[in-house]
Amino acid sequence: MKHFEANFDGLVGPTHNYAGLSFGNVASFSNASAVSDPKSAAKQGLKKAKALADMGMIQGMLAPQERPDLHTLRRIGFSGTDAEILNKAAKEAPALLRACCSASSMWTANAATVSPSADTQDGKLHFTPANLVDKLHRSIEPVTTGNILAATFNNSRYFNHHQHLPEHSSFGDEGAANHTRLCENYGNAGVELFVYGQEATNPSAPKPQKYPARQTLEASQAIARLHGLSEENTVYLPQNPDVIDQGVFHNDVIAVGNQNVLFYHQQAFLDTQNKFDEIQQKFGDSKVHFIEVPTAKVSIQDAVKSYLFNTQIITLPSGEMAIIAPTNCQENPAVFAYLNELVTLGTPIKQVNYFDVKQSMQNGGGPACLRLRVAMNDMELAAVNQNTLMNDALFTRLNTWVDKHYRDRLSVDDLADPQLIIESRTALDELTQIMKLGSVYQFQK
Ligand SMILES: NCCC[C@H](NC(=O)CCC(=O)O)C(=O)O
Repeated sequence: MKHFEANFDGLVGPTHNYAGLSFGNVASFSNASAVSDPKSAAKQGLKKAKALADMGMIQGMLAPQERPDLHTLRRIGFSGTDAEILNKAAKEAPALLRACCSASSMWTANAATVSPSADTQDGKLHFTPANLVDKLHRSIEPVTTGNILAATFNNSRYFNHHQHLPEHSSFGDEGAANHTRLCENYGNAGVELFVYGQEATNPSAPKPQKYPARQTLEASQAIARLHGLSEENTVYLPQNPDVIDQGVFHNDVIAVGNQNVLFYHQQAFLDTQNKFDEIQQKFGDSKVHFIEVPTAKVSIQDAVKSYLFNTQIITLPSGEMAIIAPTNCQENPAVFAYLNELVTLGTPIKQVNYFDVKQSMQNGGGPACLRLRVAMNDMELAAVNQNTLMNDALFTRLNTWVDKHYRDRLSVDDLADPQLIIESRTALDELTQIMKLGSVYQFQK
């Protein structure tokens, strides 16, 4: 049996816009009210996904969500026709309308936490959609995320889908952005690493002062229980609250792992040495490469600006590792110098490939935010909805679909345009046919 890691990227939705919705996410705040280009955003994402497929990686796509979210607007008391609802919401509660229009489901690192079958008690692949309760615009994602995951991984013999955690700040859960799996080979049991920003039931534990800690220890523990992970293969690692206060709103802004590599910033964690000893002990006899980037070489500010750690580390079919980085890393002198040096250091990472994902970056989402990792074997892959897997035909089809339905300019004011609902629903309805997803959206029920 073959084992590998697949990446499922979020297809950018037709309402991609800059509404400044994410307090604590520096890019989202600083680009608030900028004009977006949903068409380019979707194409940048597709290009990265296709490039990985062309490198021999297994690459899938996850469908975006229905936005504007009329269902939520109705739930909070707006009534009438769709156009009337938009009109009233735009006048009476513009901030709520903006929250109901975000294309934020594109960042599928926040869609769910995934545990591969090699790690779980029942030998199935487990998915728990993230509840994303810390941000209003993201808290409306999990139900549809669950529908889309179930339509993509649609075989109960191999896949176990859980409901998202209770919608309370004690269980704040941001999915795979705070979860890393280290393993010798993708098919062997690995060490699942859960990074959290605060302990909900222990008020004296460290926590940030300025920005919210979106992930709680209690949420991570609940996921580990649900997925049937063993204590010997699980490590909980506290994030350094000082870096959250400098804009590191998810762990994947400061650390990324793959197989036997953990690439991280010197200031990323608390209690680092003890925790790394625990990781190494649970990992087994072979050595984990802990690649530390010192503050002296890359400051936290440069890491947050360039997204050096929101890179993907992938294992190519040759067995070598490559980093998939945003072009922003090339544009930052300290980070570019570091990456050039990194490939000469004798670590498993041998090359860096740069991609322009600036439309996503301007909202604080880099290459790693755009993908959900699913380590699987060939039988599990055969059980995946094959219409979601990237290849030449799907790439052409999705680009044509984007050209047909997406705008190349969207301002925050355009979100109240009733035509946008029609455009978005027409596009998504067609997409569910292309990807054979069935009826995953409210408007289709
Ligand atoms: N993993 C990357 C997530 C980025 C995402 N940004 C946003 O939602 C910005 C939306 C806006 O401001 O329009 C977030 O902060 O959760």
